[in-house]
Amino acid sequence: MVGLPARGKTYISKKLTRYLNWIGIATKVFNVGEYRRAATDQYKNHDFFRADNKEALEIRTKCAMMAIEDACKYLLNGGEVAVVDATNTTRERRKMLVDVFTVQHNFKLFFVESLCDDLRIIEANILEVKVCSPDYLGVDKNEAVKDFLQRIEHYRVTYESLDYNLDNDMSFIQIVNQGDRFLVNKLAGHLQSRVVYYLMNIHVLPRTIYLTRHGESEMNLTGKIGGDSDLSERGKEYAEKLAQFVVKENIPNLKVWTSQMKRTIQTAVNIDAPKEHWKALNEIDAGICEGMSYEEIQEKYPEDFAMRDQDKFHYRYQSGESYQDLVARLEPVILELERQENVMVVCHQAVARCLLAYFQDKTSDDLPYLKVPLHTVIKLTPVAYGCRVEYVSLKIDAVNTHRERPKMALPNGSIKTITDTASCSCASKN
Ligand SMILES: O=P(O)(O)OC[C@H]1O[C@@](CO)(OP(=O)(O)O)[C@@H](O)[C@@H]1O
Repeated sequence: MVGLPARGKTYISKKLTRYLNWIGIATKVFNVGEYRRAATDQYKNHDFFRADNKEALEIRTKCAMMAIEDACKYLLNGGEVAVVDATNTTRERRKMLVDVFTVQHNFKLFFVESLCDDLRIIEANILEVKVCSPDYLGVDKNEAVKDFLQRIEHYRVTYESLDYNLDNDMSFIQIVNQGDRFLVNKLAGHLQSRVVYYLMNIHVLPRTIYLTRHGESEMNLTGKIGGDSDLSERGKEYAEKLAQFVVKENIPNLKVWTSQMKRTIQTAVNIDAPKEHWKALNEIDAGICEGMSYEEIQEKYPEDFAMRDQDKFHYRYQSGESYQDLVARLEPVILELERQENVMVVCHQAVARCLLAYFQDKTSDDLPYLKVPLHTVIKLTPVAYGCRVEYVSLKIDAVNTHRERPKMALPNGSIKTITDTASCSCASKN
């Protein structure tokens, strides 16, 4: 990252990291501010950030180096992308990154610079995240804002923005005023273009995403998975209640997206808003197991059933899909959701889990077990660096279609959930 303080670098770092992890690229943020706070508490006064404060500059450079070294260790041990969240505002500091990442290790280096001269955006950022940062613990809000503005001025003295004449050999993107304008230089490779595409599609306008499954279906009643059945009587009741809920929420410019399956289309039918029916939102394809109950699958395909329990995220139904496939299928939906404002997504259990995992930053191990009860609206509202999640039950009974993560017995008689198996075997191997 490159940019003056309060330019949304941490926001971009966290959001990009969440996205890359969700699409299966192991990514981690290394925030130099955290190293600095661990090293000293002199930062409590803005003088610490003065360009002529030699002693402090030495500490800050040392902290940056520690973060860079940890980032390298991460990349050498299986990590795929390390995001160095720091100001990196001078050419000298950026040379340090080039020397370690490119010259020493031959990693690809991509700079993301956030430029912003809109005072309203900067002040909103300071008020939203900076005054509550650990840097200002116990400090009066107005004092914190004043101090932070001075800190920015100290950085401005030596700030050297990326420049396509002077830094022509470097790969970078400059984001101006949170996406008003972009400049991309020397894009190197597929991953960088995915990052650029993502960064060009996100926005920071306030909005809410409403996520719900379809109302209870005829097949839910019989415990059978997949298929394309109609809603049950209670499911139809949910469709009515859902439309009333939307009216009560009074959501500006709401758009409704459903899958192309009858149960989601019927669920949204009473809602007075423009609708789109996405094939990408269709439920996980259970292949040869479509239309069967879990008991039937266990009886007819015991090996498949056990394999799915062992690794539900990666298990692919014969002639069907895995949760991993589903995430890939849903990537365009996430990108489009990022571009939109208020949207209600009416989808299915597995699909809703994938979308929820993106917004809640859940691991692929937890993703297939996220709880998405029927007849419940999940409200997702972006806040600071994350997302507020509220479950609103519309209070209509429905069957429970959630299968808990299976437990497995250990030799000593205790019980472990299967998620712990990998770490158990690793520990004994080492
Ligand atoms: O991955 P699991 O836990 O099996 O959940 C997915 C299943 O949920 C179901 C219901 O059991 O989804 P939905 O009714 O929401 O369309 C099945 O169609 C689907 O195969």
